[in-house]
Amino acid sequence: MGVALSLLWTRFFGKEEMKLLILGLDNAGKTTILYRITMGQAVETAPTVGSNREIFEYRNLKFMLWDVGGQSSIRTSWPQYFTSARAVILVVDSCDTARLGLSRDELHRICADEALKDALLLVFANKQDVKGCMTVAQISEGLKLTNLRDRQWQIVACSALTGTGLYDGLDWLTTRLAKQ
Ligand SMILES: Nc1nc2c(ncn2[C@@H]2O[C@H](COP(=O)(O)OP(=O)(O)OP(=O)(O)O)[C@@H](O)[C@H]2O)c(=O)[nH]1
Ligand SMILES: [Mg+2]
Repeated sequence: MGVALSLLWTRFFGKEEMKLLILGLDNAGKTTILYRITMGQAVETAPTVGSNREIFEYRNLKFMLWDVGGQSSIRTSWPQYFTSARAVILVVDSCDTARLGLSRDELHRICADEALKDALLLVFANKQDVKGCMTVAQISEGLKLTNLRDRQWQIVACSALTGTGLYDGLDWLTTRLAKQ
C-alpha cells in the first residue's frame, strides 16, 4: 500500500492489525507472556486448550496476538493459525533441557511452512529468573538457529514472571515490522 493510501486507510478504518503468533511447547510460558504484555502483570495460568487472542498496541503499531496451546495434541493444529501471520514468537522454557530438541524440531517444522515464509522469528528464552537455566547461547545452539537461512530472527532472554527482556524482544520486532 502506498503511503497516501495507507494514511487514508488508517483514517477511515483505523490501524491495520498485524497478526503475531506465540508458539512453543506446553509449559513454556506463552500465556504468561501474553498477559504480561497486554495486562502488564503476571497472571495465574492453566494449560491452554485451543488459543487465546488479545489486541495490543505498541510503538504506534496494532497487533492481534494469538497464543496457541503447546500440548502435543494441540500442536498438530498450529498450521491452522499460520495464514497471514507477520511474525512468530517462539517461547522456550530455558529450564527444559530435556525438550530443547523437541522445540528445535517444532521450530524447523514451522519455518518450513510456506504460509510463514516471510514471517519474522523472535525467540524468547523464557524463565531466565530460574537459577541454573540454559543461557541464550545454549538455546540458540540447541535450536540450530543459524541453520535458518533467509529468515530474520532474533533470540532474547526474558522472564515473563518479572517482565525482564520482553520489551527488548518487542522492540526488535516492531522496528522490523515498521520497515516492511
Ligand atoms: N519461573 C518462571 N515461571 C514461569 C515464567 N513464565 C511462566 N512461568 C510458569 O510456567 C508455567 C506455565 O506457564 P504458561 O504461561 O501457562 O505456559 P504455556 O506455554 O501457555 O503452556 P500451554 O498453554 O500448556 O501451552 C506457569 O506455572 C507459569 O507461572 C517465568 O518467566 N519464570
Ligand atoms: Mg498457555
